Amino acid sequence: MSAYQRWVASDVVIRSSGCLFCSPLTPYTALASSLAPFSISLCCSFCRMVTAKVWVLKKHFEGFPKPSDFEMKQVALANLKDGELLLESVFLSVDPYMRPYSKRDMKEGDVMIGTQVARIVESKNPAFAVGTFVVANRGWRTHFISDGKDLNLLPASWPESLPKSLALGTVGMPGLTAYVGLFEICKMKPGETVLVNAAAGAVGSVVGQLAKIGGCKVVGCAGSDSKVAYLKNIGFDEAFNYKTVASLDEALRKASPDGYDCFFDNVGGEFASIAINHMKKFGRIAVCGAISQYNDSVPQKGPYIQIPMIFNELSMKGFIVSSWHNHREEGVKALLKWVLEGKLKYHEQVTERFENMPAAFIGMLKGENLGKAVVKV
Ligand SMILES: NC(=O)C1=CN([C@@H]2O[C@H](COP(=O)(O)OP(=O)(O)OC[C@H]3O[C@@H](n4cnc5c(N)ncnc54)[C@H](OP(=O)(O)O)[C@@H]3O)[C@@H](O)[C@H]2O)C=CC1
Ligand SMILES: CCCCCC(=O)/C=C/[C@H]1[C@H](O)CC(=O)[C@@H]1CCCCCCC(=O)O
Repeated sequence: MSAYQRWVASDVVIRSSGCLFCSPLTPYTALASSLAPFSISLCCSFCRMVTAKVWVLKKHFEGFPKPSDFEMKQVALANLKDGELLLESVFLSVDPYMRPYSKRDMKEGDVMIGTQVARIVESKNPAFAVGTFVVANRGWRTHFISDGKDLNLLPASWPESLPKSLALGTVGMPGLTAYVGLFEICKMKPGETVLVNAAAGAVGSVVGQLAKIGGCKVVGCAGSDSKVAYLKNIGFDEAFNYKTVASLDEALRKASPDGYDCFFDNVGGEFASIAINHMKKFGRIAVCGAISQYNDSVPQKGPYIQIPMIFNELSMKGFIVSSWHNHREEGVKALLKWVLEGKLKYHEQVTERFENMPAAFIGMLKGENLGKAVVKV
Protein backbone atom coordinates (compact mmCIF):
# COMPACT_ATOMS: atom_id res chain seq x y z
CA MET A 1 0.00 0.00 0.00
CA SER A 2 1.47 3.39 -1.00
CA ALA A 3 1.69 6.29 1.44
CA TYR A 4 -1.08 7.95 -0.56
CA GLN A 5 -3.34 4.91 -0.30
CA ARG A 6 -2.65 4.65 3.47
CA TRP A 7 -3.67 8.29 3.83
CA VAL A 8 -6.91 7.71 1.92
CA ALA A 9 -7.69 4.67 4.05
CA SER A 10 -7.07 6.62 7.26
CA ASP A 11 -9.70 9.23 6.45
CA VAL A 12 -12.95 9.02 8.35
CA VAL A 13 -15.78 9.61 5.95
CA ILE A 14 -18.79 11.35 7.37
CA ARG A 15 -22.05 10.32 5.84
CA SER A 16 -24.33 12.29 8.15
CA SER A 17 -24.40 16.07 8.30
CA GLY A 18 -23.49 16.28 12.01
CA CYS A 19 -20.10 16.08 13.72
CA LEU A 20 -18.76 12.54 13.89
CA PHE A 21 -16.48 13.39 16.75
CA CYS A 22 -18.74 14.98 19.34
CA SER A 23 -22.32 14.40 18.18
CA PRO A 24 -24.11 13.64 14.93
CA LEU A 25 -26.52 16.39 15.91
CA THR A 26 -24.00 19.18 16.46
CA PRO A 27 -24.19 21.48 13.45
CA TYR A 28 -21.25 22.56 11.35
CA THR A 29 -20.70 26.24 10.92
CA ALA A 30 -18.61 28.04 8.36
CA LEU A 31 -15.73 29.35 10.43
CA ALA A 32 -13.96 32.29 8.87
CA SER A 33 -10.48 32.23 10.34
CA SER A 34 -8.59 35.31 11.35
CA LEU A 35 -6.49 34.65 8.26
CA ALA A 36 -9.16 35.62 5.74
CA PRO A 37 -9.56 36.09 2.77
CA PHE A 38 -8.42 32.54 1.98
CA SER A 39 -9.46 30.68 5.05
CA ILE A 40 -13.01 29.47 5.44
CA SER A 41 -13.24 26.05 7.04
CA LEU A 42 -16.27 23.96 7.77
CA CYS A 43 -15.87 23.45 11.48
CA CYS A 44 -17.99 21.87 14.20
CA SER A 45 -19.30 24.70 16.36
CA PHE A 46 -18.72 22.68 19.53
CA CYS A 47 -15.51 20.63 19.25
CA ARG A 48 -14.05 22.71 16.34
CA MET A 49 -13.28 19.63 14.23
CA VAL A 50 -12.61 20.64 10.65
CA THR A 51 -14.50 18.91 7.87
CA ALA A 52 -12.91 18.62 4.43
CA LYS A 53 -14.81 18.17 1.22
CA VAL A 54 -13.30 15.54 -1.09
CA TRP A 55 -14.18 14.16 -4.52
CA VAL A 56 -13.94 10.40 -4.88
CA LEU A 57 -13.91 8.19 -7.94
CA LYS A 58 -17.35 6.61 -7.59
CA LYS A 59 -17.17 4.52 -10.73
CA HIS A 60 -14.19 3.72 -12.93
CA PHE A 61 -14.36 5.74 -16.15
CA GLU A 62 -15.63 3.94 -19.20
CA GLY A 63 -14.71 5.94 -22.26
CA PHE A 64 -15.04 9.64 -21.57
CA PRO A 65 -15.42 10.57 -17.84
CA LYS A 66 -18.90 11.77 -16.89
CA PRO A 67 -20.22 13.67 -13.84
CA SER A 68 -21.87 10.56 -12.34
CA ASP A 69 -18.43 8.86 -12.11
CA PHE A 70 -17.58 11.23 -9.24
CA GLU A 71 -19.02 11.72 -5.77
CA MET A 72 -18.37 14.52 -3.30
CA LYS A 73 -18.04 13.48 0.33
CA GLN A 74 -17.13 15.05 3.63
CA VAL A 75 -14.18 13.90 5.69
CA ALA A 76 -13.60 14.80 9.34
CA LEU A 77 -10.03 15.78 10.10
CA ALA A 78 -8.58 14.88 13.48
CA ASN A 79 -7.15 17.55 15.77
CA LEU A 80 -3.53 18.41 14.98
CA LYS A 81 -0.78 16.54 16.76
CA ASP A 82 2.60 18.09 17.48
CA GLY A 83 4.54 18.46 14.23
CA GLU A 84 1.41 18.61 12.08
CA LEU A 85 -0.18 21.29 9.92
CA LEU A 86 -3.69 21.97 8.70
CA LEU A 87 -3.82 23.18 5.11
CA GLU A 88 -6.56 24.40 2.82
CA SER A 89 -6.43 24.06 -0.93
CA VAL A 90 -6.57 27.40 -2.70
CA PHE A 91 -6.09 26.17 -6.29
CA LEU A 92 -6.41 22.59 -7.50
CA SER A 93 -5.00 21.25 -10.74
CA VAL A 94 -6.91 19.14 -13.26
CA ASP A 95 -4.54 17.22 -15.54
CA PRO A 96 -4.82 14.66 -18.34
CA TYR A 97 -2.80 12.05 -16.36
CA MET A 98 -5.72 11.65 -13.94
CA ARG A 99 -7.56 9.71 -16.65
CA PRO A 100 -4.95 6.95 -17.36
CA TYR A 101 -3.58 6.86 -13.79
CA SER A 102 -7.09 6.40 -12.32
CA LYS A 103 -7.36 3.19 -14.32
CA ARG A 104 -3.88 1.99 -13.36
CA ASP A 105 -3.65 3.01 -9.69
CA MET A 106 -7.05 3.75 -8.19
CA LYS A 107 -10.00 1.75 -6.96
CA GLU A 108 -13.57 2.95 -6.75
CA GLY A 109 -14.09 5.03 -3.59
CA ASP A 110 -10.56 6.49 -3.60
CA VAL A 111 -10.12 10.23 -3.42
CA MET A 112 -9.23 11.59 -6.87
CA ILE A 113 -5.48 12.07 -7.33
CA GLY A 114 -4.04 15.51 -7.93
CA THR A 115 -2.00 18.44 -6.74
CA GLN A 116 -2.89 21.75 -5.17
CA VAL A 117 -1.53 25.08 -4.09
CA ALA A 118 -2.48 25.14 -0.42
CA ARG A 119 -2.18 27.54 2.46
CA ILE A 120 -1.20 26.62 5.98
CA VAL A 121 -4.08 27.64 8.26
CA GLU A 122 -2.90 26.06 11.51
CA SER A 123 0.56 24.88 12.48
CA LYS A 124 1.94 22.73 15.26
CA ASN A 125 5.23 22.48 13.39
CA PRO A 126 7.74 25.27 14.10
CA ALA A 127 9.29 24.84 10.63
CA PHE A 128 6.06 26.00 8.92
CA ALA A 129 4.40 29.34 9.58
CA VAL A 130 0.66 29.92 9.24
CA GLY A 131 -0.05 31.75 5.98
CA THR A 132 2.70 29.98 3.98
CA PHE A 133 1.70 28.70 0.52
CA VAL A 134 2.92 25.30 -0.64
CA VAL A 135 2.41 22.83 -3.47
CA ALA A 136 1.05 19.48 -2.27
CA ASN A 137 -0.01 16.23 -3.89
CA ARG A 138 -3.02 15.35 -1.75
CA GLY A 139 -5.81 14.85 -4.25
CA TRP A 140 -9.14 16.59 -4.71
CA ARG A 141 -9.62 17.87 -1.14
CA THR A 142 -10.46 21.26 0.33
CA HIS A 143 -8.45 20.62 3.52
CA PHE A 144 -5.86 18.14 4.71
CA ILE A 145 -3.32 17.47 7.44
CA SER A 146 0.40 17.09 6.76
CA ASP A 147 3.57 16.58 8.75
CA GLY A 148 5.29 18.92 6.26
CA LYS A 149 7.48 16.26 4.64
CA ASP A 150 5.35 16.03 1.51
CA LEU A 151 5.10 19.78 0.87
CA ASN A 152 7.04 21.92 -1.62
CA LEU A 153 7.43 25.59 -0.78
CA LEU A 154 6.97 28.09 -3.59
CA PRO A 155 10.36 29.57 -4.57
CA ALA A 156 11.41 32.32 -2.14
CA SER A 157 11.70 34.75 -5.07
CA TRP A 158 8.00 34.29 -6.04
CA PRO A 159 6.64 37.86 -6.35
CA GLU A 160 3.39 38.75 -4.57
CA SER A 161 1.97 40.00 -7.90
CA LEU A 162 2.36 36.62 -9.66
CA PRO A 163 -0.63 34.23 -9.40
CA LYS A 164 0.27 31.36 -7.08
CA SER A 165 -1.72 29.02 -9.35
CA LEU A 166 1.20 29.21 -11.81
CA ALA A 167 2.97 26.78 -9.48
CA LEU A 168 0.58 24.18 -10.92
CA GLY A 169 1.18 25.25 -14.53
CA THR A 170 3.78 27.35 -16.32
CA VAL A 171 6.10 27.44 -13.30
CA GLY A 172 5.12 23.98 -12.08
CA MET A 173 4.92 20.40 -13.31
CA PRO A 174 3.61 21.19 -16.85
CA GLY A 175 6.24 23.91 -17.40
CA LEU A 176 8.95 21.56 -16.21
CA THR A 177 7.64 18.89 -18.57
CA ALA A 178 8.13 21.29 -21.48
CA TYR A 179 11.60 22.21 -20.19
CA VAL A 180 12.80 18.62 -19.74
CA GLY A 181 11.18 17.37 -22.94
CA LEU A 182 12.75 20.04 -25.12
CA PHE A 183 16.19 20.42 -23.57
CA GLU A 184 16.87 16.89 -22.30
CA ILE A 185 14.78 14.59 -24.52
CA CYS A 186 14.66 16.44 -27.87
CA LYS A 187 18.03 18.10 -27.24
CA MET A 188 16.74 21.03 -29.27
CA LYS A 189 19.37 23.26 -30.91
CA PRO A 190 19.09 26.86 -32.22
CA GLY A 191 17.96 27.03 -35.85
CA GLU A 192 15.95 23.80 -35.69
CA THR A 193 12.24 23.37 -36.40
CA VAL A 194 10.05 22.14 -33.55
CA LEU A 195 6.54 20.68 -33.86
CA VAL A 196 4.16 20.49 -30.87
CA ASN A 197 0.54 19.37 -30.61
CA ALA A 198 -2.03 20.27 -27.92
CA ALA A 199 0.00 23.46 -28.33
CA ALA A 200 -2.42 25.86 -26.61
CA GLY A 201 -2.49 23.79 -23.43
CA ALA A 202 -0.44 23.86 -20.23
CA VAL A 203 2.57 21.94 -21.56
CA GLY A 204 2.30 22.81 -25.27
CA SER A 205 2.13 26.58 -24.82
CA VAL A 206 5.36 26.47 -22.81
CA VAL A 207 7.02 24.12 -25.32
CA GLY A 208 6.43 26.57 -28.18
CA GLN A 209 7.66 29.58 -26.26
CA LEU A 210 10.77 27.83 -24.90
CA ALA A 211 11.59 26.70 -28.43
CA LYS A 212 11.37 30.34 -29.56
CA ILE A 213 13.55 31.44 -26.62
CA GLY A 214 15.99 28.72 -27.76
CA GLY A 215 16.16 30.16 -31.30
CA CYS A 216 14.00 27.61 -33.14
CA LYS A 217 11.15 27.82 -35.64
CA VAL A 218 7.95 26.57 -33.99
CA VAL A 219 4.88 24.94 -35.51
CA GLY A 220 1.89 24.17 -33.30
CA CYS A 221 -1.59 22.79 -33.70
CA ALA A 222 -4.68 23.06 -31.55
CA GLY A 223 -8.38 22.30 -31.68
CA SER A 224 -10.01 25.68 -32.32
CA ASP A 225 -9.43 28.85 -34.34
CA SER A 226 -9.25 30.98 -31.19
CA LYS A 227 -6.50 28.70 -29.84
CA VAL A 228 -4.65 29.06 -33.15
CA ALA A 229 -4.92 32.87 -32.87
CA TYR A 230 -3.51 32.61 -29.33
CA LEU A 231 -0.54 30.56 -30.56
CA LYS A 232 0.31 33.23 -33.16
CA ASN A 233 -0.04 35.84 -30.43
CA ILE A 234 2.51 34.18 -28.16
CA GLY A 235 5.05 33.81 -30.97
CA PHE A 236 4.46 30.52 -32.79
CA ASP A 237 5.70 30.86 -36.39
CA GLU A 238 2.98 28.61 -37.81
CA ALA A 239 -0.19 27.23 -36.27
CA PHE A 240 -3.22 25.35 -37.56
CA ASN A 241 -6.50 23.89 -36.34
CA TYR A 242 -6.09 20.11 -36.57
CA LYS A 243 -9.86 19.64 -36.46
CA THR A 244 -10.64 21.74 -39.55
CA VAL A 245 -7.68 21.30 -41.93
CA ALA A 246 -8.60 19.22 -44.98
CA SER A 247 -5.47 17.09 -44.56
CA LEU A 248 -3.10 16.83 -41.57
CA ASP A 249 -0.40 15.62 -43.94
CA GLU A 250 -0.76 18.75 -46.13
CA ALA A 251 -0.97 21.09 -43.13
CA LEU A 252 2.27 19.68 -41.69
CA ARG A 253 4.03 19.93 -45.07
CA LYS A 254 2.81 23.48 -45.67
CA ALA A 255 3.88 24.66 -42.19
CA SER A 256 7.42 23.32 -42.69
CA PRO A 257 8.20 22.01 -46.20
CA ASP A 258 11.68 20.89 -45.03
CA GLY A 259 10.24 18.82 -42.18
CA TYR A 260 10.85 18.82 -38.42
CA ASP A 261 13.95 18.25 -36.30
CA CYS A 262 12.02 17.89 -33.04
CA PHE A 263 8.49 16.67 -32.38
CA PHE A 264 7.07 17.17 -28.89
CA ASP A 265 4.13 14.76 -28.88
CA ASN A 266 1.34 15.39 -26.37
CA VAL A 267 -1.36 13.64 -28.37
CA GLY A 268 -0.21 10.32 -29.90
CA GLY A 269 -2.64 8.38 -32.09
CA GLU A 270 -3.36 9.41 -35.66
CA PHE A 271 -1.61 12.78 -35.47
CA ALA A 272 1.66 11.20 -34.33
CA SER A 273 1.47 8.51 -37.02
CA ILE A 274 1.22 11.19 -39.70
CA ALA A 275 3.76 13.59 -38.16
CA ILE A 276 6.44 10.89 -37.98
CA ASN A 277 6.59 10.91 -41.79
CA HIS A 278 7.56 14.59 -41.68
CA MET A 279 10.62 14.19 -39.48
CA LYS A 280 14.00 15.21 -40.85
CA LYS A 281 16.96 12.83 -40.87
CA PHE A 282 18.10 12.17 -37.26
CA GLY A 283 14.96 13.86 -35.92
CA ARG A 284 14.06 13.47 -32.23
CA ILE A 285 10.61 12.76 -30.83
CA ALA A 286 9.72 13.38 -27.17
CA VAL A 287 6.78 11.14 -26.33
CA CYS A 288 5.21 13.19 -23.57
CA GLY A 289 1.53 12.22 -23.70
CA ALA A 290 -1.09 10.43 -25.74
CA ILE A 291 -4.27 12.26 -24.82
CA SER A 292 -6.05 11.16 -28.01
CA GLN A 293 -5.91 7.61 -26.63
CA TYR A 294 -6.70 8.09 -22.90
CA ASN A 295 -10.46 7.65 -23.28
CA ASP A 296 -10.35 4.75 -25.72
CA SER A 297 -12.16 1.62 -24.57
CA VAL A 298 -10.74 -0.32 -27.52
CA PRO A 299 -7.02 0.32 -28.25
CA GLN A 300 -6.33 2.06 -31.58
CA LYS A 301 -4.49 0.06 -34.26
CA GLY A 302 -1.48 1.16 -36.45
CA PRO A 303 -0.26 2.54 -38.83
CA TYR A 304 3.08 1.37 -37.56
CA ILE A 305 6.12 3.56 -37.19
CA GLN A 306 9.10 1.33 -37.88
CA ILE A 307 9.65 2.25 -41.54
CA PRO A 308 9.93 6.06 -41.08
CA MET A 309 11.96 5.48 -37.89
CA ILE A 310 14.51 3.44 -39.86
CA PHE A 311 14.62 5.51 -43.06
CA ASN A 312 15.25 8.73 -41.16
CA GLU A 313 17.24 7.24 -38.26
CA LEU A 314 14.89 8.86 -35.75
CA SER A 315 15.12 8.80 -31.97
CA MET A 316 11.93 8.48 -29.96
CA LYS A 317 11.91 8.59 -26.17
CA GLY A 318 9.07 8.53 -23.70
CA PHE A 319 9.53 10.36 -20.41
CA ILE A 320 7.83 11.12 -17.10
CA VAL A 321 8.85 14.49 -15.77
CA SER A 322 8.95 13.37 -12.13
CA SER A 323 11.86 11.04 -13.01
CA TRP A 324 13.84 14.17 -13.90
CA HIS A 325 13.59 15.68 -10.40
CA ASN A 326 17.30 16.55 -10.45
CA HIS A 327 16.36 19.21 -13.07
CA ARG A 328 13.49 20.59 -10.99
CA GLU A 329 15.28 23.42 -9.19
CA GLU A 330 17.10 24.64 -12.30
CA GLY A 331 13.92 24.34 -14.40
CA VAL A 332 11.62 26.20 -11.99
CA LYS A 333 14.23 28.94 -11.62
CA ALA A 334 14.53 29.38 -15.40
CA LEU A 335 10.75 29.29 -15.98
CA LEU A 336 10.11 31.85 -13.25
CA LYS A 337 12.81 34.13 -14.66
CA TRP A 338 11.36 33.96 -18.20
CA VAL A 339 7.85 34.66 -16.88
CA LEU A 340 9.08 37.69 -14.93
CA GLU A 341 11.01 38.96 -17.95
CA GLY A 342 7.83 38.70 -20.05
CA LYS A 343 9.44 36.17 -22.40
CA LEU A 344 7.16 33.35 -21.28
CA LYS A 345 3.46 34.26 -21.42
CA TYR A 346 0.78 32.30 -19.61
CA HIS A 347 -2.97 31.86 -19.70
CA GLU A 348 -5.04 30.01 -17.15
CA GLN A 349 -8.51 28.52 -17.49
CA VAL A 350 -9.82 29.12 -14.00
CA THR A 351 -12.99 27.31 -12.93
CA GLU A 352 -14.54 28.67 -9.76
CA ARG A 353 -15.54 26.47 -6.79
CA PHE A 354 -14.43 23.06 -5.57
CA GLU A 355 -17.87 21.66 -6.45
CA ASN A 356 -16.95 22.12 -10.14
CA MET A 357 -13.82 19.90 -10.09
CA PRO A 358 -15.38 17.16 -12.27
CA ALA A 359 -16.69 19.72 -14.77
CA ALA A 360 -13.25 21.34 -15.00
CA PHE A 361 -11.57 17.96 -15.50
CA ILE A 362 -14.04 16.80 -18.15
CA GLY A 363 -13.87 20.21 -19.87
CA MET A 364 -10.07 20.02 -20.06
CA LEU A 365 -10.21 16.54 -21.63
CA LYS A 366 -12.66 17.94 -24.20
CA GLY A 367 -10.33 20.84 -25.03
CA GLU A 368 -12.30 23.64 -23.34
CA ASN A 369 -9.15 25.04 -21.70
CA LEU A 370 -6.78 27.66 -23.05
CA GLY A 371 -3.53 27.27 -21.13
CA LYS A 372 -3.55 25.54 -17.75
CA ALA A 373 -6.85 24.32 -16.34
CA VAL A 374 -7.14 25.01 -12.60
CA VAL A 375 -9.93 25.22 -10.07
CA LYS A 376 -10.11 28.07 -7.58
CA VAL A 377 -11.65 26.68 -4.41
N1 LIG B 1 5.17 12.78 -19.58
C1 LIG B 1 4.93 13.63 -18.60
O1 LIG B 1 5.66 13.68 -17.61
C2 LIG B 1 3.77 14.53 -18.71
C3 LIG B 1 2.91 14.36 -19.73
N2 LIG B 1 1.85 15.19 -19.89
C4 LIG B 1 1.01 14.99 -21.06
O2 LIG B 1 1.06 16.16 -21.86
C5 LIG B 1 -0.15 16.30 -22.56
C6 LIG B 1 -0.70 17.72 -22.35
O3 LIG B 1 -0.98 17.89 -20.98
P1 LIG B 1 -1.47 19.30 -20.44
O4 LIG B 1 -0.68 20.36 -21.09
O5 LIG B 1 -1.49 19.23 -18.97
O6 LIG B 1 -2.96 19.37 -20.96
P2 LIG B 1 -3.60 20.53 -21.82
O7 LIG B 1 -3.62 21.77 -21.03
O8 LIG B 1 -2.93 20.55 -23.14
O9 LIG B 1 -5.09 20.04 -21.97
C7 LIG B 1 -5.38 18.94 -22.73
C8 LIG B 1 -5.61 19.33 -24.21
O10 LIG B 1 -5.48 18.20 -25.02
C9 LIG B 1 -6.16 18.43 -26.22
N3 LIG B 1 -6.86 17.21 -26.64
C10 LIG B 1 -7.82 16.53 -26.00
N4 LIG B 1 -8.22 15.47 -26.71
C11 LIG B 1 -7.49 15.49 -27.85
C12 LIG B 1 -7.44 14.66 -29.00
N5 LIG B 1 -8.23 13.58 -29.12
N6 LIG B 1 -6.58 14.97 -29.99
C13 LIG B 1 -5.79 16.06 -29.87
N7 LIG B 1 -5.78 16.89 -28.80
C14 LIG B 1 -6.63 16.60 -27.81
C15 LIG B 1 -7.18 19.56 -25.97
O11 LIG B 1 -6.76 20.68 -26.73
P3 LIG B 1 -7.27 20.91 -28.26
O12 LIG B 1 -8.36 21.92 -28.18
O13 LIG B 1 -6.04 21.41 -28.93
O14 LIG B 1 -7.75 19.59 -28.77
C16 LIG B 1 -7.00 19.86 -24.50
O15 LIG B 1 -7.14 21.22 -24.20
C17 LIG B 1 -1.06 15.20 -22.07
O16 LIG B 1 -1.00 14.13 -22.98
C18 LIG B 1 -0.44 14.79 -20.75
O17 LIG B 1 -0.75 13.48 -20.40
C19 LIG B 1 1.62 16.23 -19.03
C20 LIG B 1 2.45 16.44 -17.98
C21 LIG B 1 3.57 15.57 -17.69
C1 LIG C 1 -0.06 6.69 -20.66
C2 LIG C 1 -0.07 7.70 -19.54
C3 LIG C 1 0.72 8.91 -19.87
C4 LIG C 1 0.54 9.96 -18.83
C5 LIG C 1 1.50 11.03 -19.06
C6 LIG C 1 1.34 12.06 -17.99
O1 LIG C 1 0.52 12.96 -18.13
C7 LIG C 1 2.17 11.93 -16.84
C8 LIG C 1 2.08 12.77 -15.82
C9 LIG C 1 2.94 12.63 -14.63
C10 LIG C 1 3.95 13.74 -14.56
O2 LIG C 1 5.07 13.44 -15.22
C11 LIG C 1 4.28 13.91 -13.14
C12 LIG C 1 3.12 13.46 -12.46
O3 LIG C 1 2.92 13.72 -11.31
C13 LIG C 1 2.19 12.75 -13.36
C14 LIG C 1 1.83 11.42 -12.81
C15 LIG C 1 1.04 11.49 -11.55
C16 LIG C 1 0.84 10.16 -10.96
C17 LIG C 1 -0.05 10.24 -9.79
C18 LIG C 1 0.05 8.99 -9.00
C19 LIG C 1 -1.05 8.91 -8.01
C20 LIG C 1 -0.65 9.28 -6.62
O4 LIG C 1 -0.57 10.48 -6.31
O5 LIG C 1 -0.47 8.33 -5.85
